Amino acid sequence: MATETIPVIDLGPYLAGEPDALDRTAKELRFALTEIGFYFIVNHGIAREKIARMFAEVKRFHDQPIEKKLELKLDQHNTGYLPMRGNTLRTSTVQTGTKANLNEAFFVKREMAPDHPDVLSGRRFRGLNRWPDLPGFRDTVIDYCNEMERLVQKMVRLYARALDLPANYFDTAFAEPMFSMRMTHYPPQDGPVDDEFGLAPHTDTSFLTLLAPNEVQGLSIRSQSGTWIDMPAIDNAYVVNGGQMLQRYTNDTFLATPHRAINKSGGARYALPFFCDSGIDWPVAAVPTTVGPDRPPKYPTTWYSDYMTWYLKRNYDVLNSQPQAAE
Ligand SMILES: O=C(O)CCC(=O)C(=O)O
Ligand SMILES: [Fe+2]
Repeated sequence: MATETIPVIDLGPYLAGEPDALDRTAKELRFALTEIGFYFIVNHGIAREKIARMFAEVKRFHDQPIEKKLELKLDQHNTGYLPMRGNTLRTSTVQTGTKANLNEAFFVKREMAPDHPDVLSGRRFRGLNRWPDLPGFRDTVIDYCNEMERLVQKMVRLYARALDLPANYFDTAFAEPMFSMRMTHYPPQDGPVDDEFGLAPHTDTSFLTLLAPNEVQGLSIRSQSGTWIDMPAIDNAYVVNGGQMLQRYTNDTFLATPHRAINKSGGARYALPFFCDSGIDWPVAAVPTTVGPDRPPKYPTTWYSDYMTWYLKRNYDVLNSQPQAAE
């Protein structure tokens, strides 16, 4: 039965290592991802101050003069600054022909060593982060990404059990996950004027997205019955959802639920989604418990780089208007 209620999953007992908590929590997760595609997590172990510090940094970044931000304009690794109206979602199955998004964002990926072979060879999505000239910014963001990464590594065990796989099934795949930390600024808007959104209806590409608790609302999700539901505000709860990679891994057992953002708060709104995927060399293919003689894989096997290259080419005007760097 379709439900319009967003589940709240308490990670406390599982993270504390309580007996039976793994399977009990995994069952809740399965329900959330098969029925709704979005859930909240509480008792996630991320300190409030760290989240608050990140919100201060995203504001600080976007408060800089535009020339400063443009010095860090988005590169072929999809790191750096995406200017206002810099992307239009074209691959969306949810909405066609929308205007460019009314937001600007700064993207950070894993901090790589300058002499890492992938950096030296210019491998796509394995480049160096570009940092603004703001004291303390880099340390705060790297520390936060580390926290997110560790949380994801614990959460994928719940995903494995939710798919009737051994708990450690995804451990190797997520030993060094790919991630993208998006630091978004939405200016205020009155509402969808001629299909203009802060972020138009879309599904994420990720295996999972962890969206930091936000005091300014603006996110809505499209329920299975097709109605748009405003995400309720729950104090200190992360919003978690799955994307296209999760659909592929689960042969569509788990949902990638469409969502959108509109900032009607009257002031600035900031958002901090952390998009996380398996390691770059891990094949993205349906896990064994989601395929069978009567249930062939719906998608051909792909890899992070191939998929993201296709996706970004279609959706980021800012990348297409400049020469594409060689792989
Ligand atoms: O602004 C939000 O709350 C959601 C952002 C989002 O869905 C995204 O960046 O993919
Ligand atoms: Fe999203």
